[in-house]
Amino acid sequence: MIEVTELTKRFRGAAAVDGLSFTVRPGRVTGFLGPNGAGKSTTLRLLLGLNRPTSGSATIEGRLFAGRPRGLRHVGALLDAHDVHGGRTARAHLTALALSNGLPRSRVPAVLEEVGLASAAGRRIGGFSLGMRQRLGIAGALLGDPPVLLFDEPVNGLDPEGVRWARGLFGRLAAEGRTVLVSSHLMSEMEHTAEELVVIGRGRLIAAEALATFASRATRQRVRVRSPQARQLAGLLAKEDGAGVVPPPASDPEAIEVTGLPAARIGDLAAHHRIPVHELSGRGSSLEDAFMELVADSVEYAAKDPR
Ligand SMILES: Nc1ncnc2c1ncn2[C@@H]1O[C@H](COP(=O)(O)OP(=O)(O)OP(=O)(O)O)[C@@H](O)[C@H]1O
Repeated sequence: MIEVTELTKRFRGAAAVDGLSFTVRPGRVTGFLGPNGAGKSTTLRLLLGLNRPTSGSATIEGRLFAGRPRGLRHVGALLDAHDVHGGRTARAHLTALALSNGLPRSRVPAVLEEVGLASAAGRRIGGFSLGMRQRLGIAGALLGDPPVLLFDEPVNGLDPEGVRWARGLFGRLAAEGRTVLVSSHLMSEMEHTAEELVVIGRGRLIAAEALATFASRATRQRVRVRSPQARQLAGLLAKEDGAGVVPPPASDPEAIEVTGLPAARIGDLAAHHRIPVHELSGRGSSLEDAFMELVADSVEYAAKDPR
């Protein structure tokens, strides 16, 4: 279990993490989401004791992680896939990590196999693609068979097959009862990976809930209706409980957009009043749209609308 409590980190006065509190439980993959610069990497570094908090605390299994001997047995982390010695082979890199953490050498071929790098074990890391480096970073995180795993943007650079593999791996690690926290700035990466979400923006907590709860709260079903009697139908629909109706615009006098009513109810009402309907189509707003809406105020470098 990971517990972050009133965590704040300032760099030269500017808060990268600002009074952040959340809990990550074992057994489910938790997505750690936020736009660029939201403070995800800083939070992970604070959890690992690589930075000291200005105030508040970040604990893993109830303890501060910093200074734990044989750390890889407790927590596995992939922070930056480039943070490796390019002149070493994958095998030498992992062997050095294993030995410095008191782990048996036999873990090295096991994790190389697990991440699909067995055939590249003897190659120098300097020649690895970003995707291969990510796999190597994941191998390093798995080396100590730890109960807690932290991955910072792990699918960056992986091809579609690699992304699918990584999703399967994270799910399996969580199903084994581990605590798995995976950061990303894209909801589309998380919606097939995570069951729980922690969303931050400008260092502050925006949401912490199950992905399913977020999805049902944040995505609204809209129904598009076309009818030669659109104005009349819009008037009828607007009287329905909970309905939101956008009447036909001048540019398209037959089109109505409805929220809060299922397509079947709209069709039944139109039939009852003998109003012909030429189109009735439901469309959900995507989770990515909902996420963008949620973090809109905390996006640091958003492109401005042209004026
Ligand atoms: N060592 C540092 N010194 C000064 N400022 C820093 C340092 N590390 C991070 N920051 C600042 O803290 C803020 C949060 O950065 P952080 O890398 O944690 O965000 P992030 O959510 O991981 O973003 P990204 O998705 O772009 O990696 C940014 O404004 C960043 O410039």
